[in-house]
Amino acid sequence: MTTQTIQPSNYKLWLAAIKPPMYSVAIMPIWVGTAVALYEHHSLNWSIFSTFISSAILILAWENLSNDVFDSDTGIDKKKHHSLVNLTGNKSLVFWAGNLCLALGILGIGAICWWQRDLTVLGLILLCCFLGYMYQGPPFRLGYQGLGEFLCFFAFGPLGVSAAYYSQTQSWSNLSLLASVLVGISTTLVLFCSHFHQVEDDLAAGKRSPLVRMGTHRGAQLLPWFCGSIFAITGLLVALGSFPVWTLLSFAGLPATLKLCRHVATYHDSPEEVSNCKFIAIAVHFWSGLLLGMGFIL
Ligand SMILES: C/C(=C\COP(=O)(O)OP(=O)(O)O)CCC[C@H](C)CCC[C@H](C)CCCC(C)C
Ligand SMILES: O=C(O)C1=CC(=O)c2ccccc2C1=O
Repeated sequence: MTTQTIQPSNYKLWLAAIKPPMYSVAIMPIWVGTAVALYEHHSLNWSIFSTFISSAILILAWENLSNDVFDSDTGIDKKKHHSLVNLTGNKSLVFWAGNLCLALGILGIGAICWWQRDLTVLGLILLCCFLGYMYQGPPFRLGYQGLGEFLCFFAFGPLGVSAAYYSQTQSWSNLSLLASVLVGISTTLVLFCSHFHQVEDDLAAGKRSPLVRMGTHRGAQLLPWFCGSIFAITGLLVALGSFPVWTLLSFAGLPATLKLCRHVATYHDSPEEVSNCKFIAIAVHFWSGLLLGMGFIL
């Protein structure tokens, strides 16, 4: 009798490689930064907003394509069937497709700077890209040292949100900085959760992600505090009168948060079962971010 291993279909592998839901993490800093700008300045430049969103998506595509390229160099993705390098068997194609996305993304940011006659937004976004490169590219590979979560917080939080705010107003705002902390935390939550099912492979490849360092049990115990901080900070800023009361709408992310914490508490050490926790974390990020932004507009 022959044993058959069930392989996911090619379509499913491609979908897992492209990870469409992940792109909401690129949209959210732009959405929240723009929403705060609209709240404070009562005007919105749609061309800048839509160009910024498209550029952010292209830049995140570069980050993910080059992640598969750099990870194929270290061997960490050997067993990852949905790596684009493994799927296409053509590392150089993936590398250049990534660079094309980056070039187009930066071109969009360049257009915003041209309209504004001001290079500030380009400077901030190039800094985000550099953090993204340091996460995975040689000689830095800081993600392998467990520093990815810090880079992620600053790129998607203070830097990304401030760039979006500045693109609308050509000024800075303490309120947007406060809101950026929430976007930074919820995006970092996604990255943290994406490593639960990878601990064994990461350890074998010498990647010391925070979960490799602390273990999945402690990681699962930390999660409610991590998630709770998003809602505690929002509630505190509303109570202090810094945020409008409508931003409490972001508490609609609580059901997804409870689901995430319960799921991880139960399955933290079963890679197969816990592997989808990254997508539950994306739901937490999506609802809390979308409704936080709405709270500034309503
Ligand atoms: C590529 C990232 C995570 C994947 O990590 P890992 O290698 O563990 O995953 P796989 O298992 O799928 O191989 C995310 C890294 C995020 C990075 C620290 C910061 C990126 C910054 C962006 C390039 C900037 C985006 C700008 C913003 C305004 C949209
Ligand atoms: O593939 C992943 O796991 C991630 C990709 C990605 O672009 C990203 C961006 C921001 C936070 C987390 C993540 C991922 O986890």
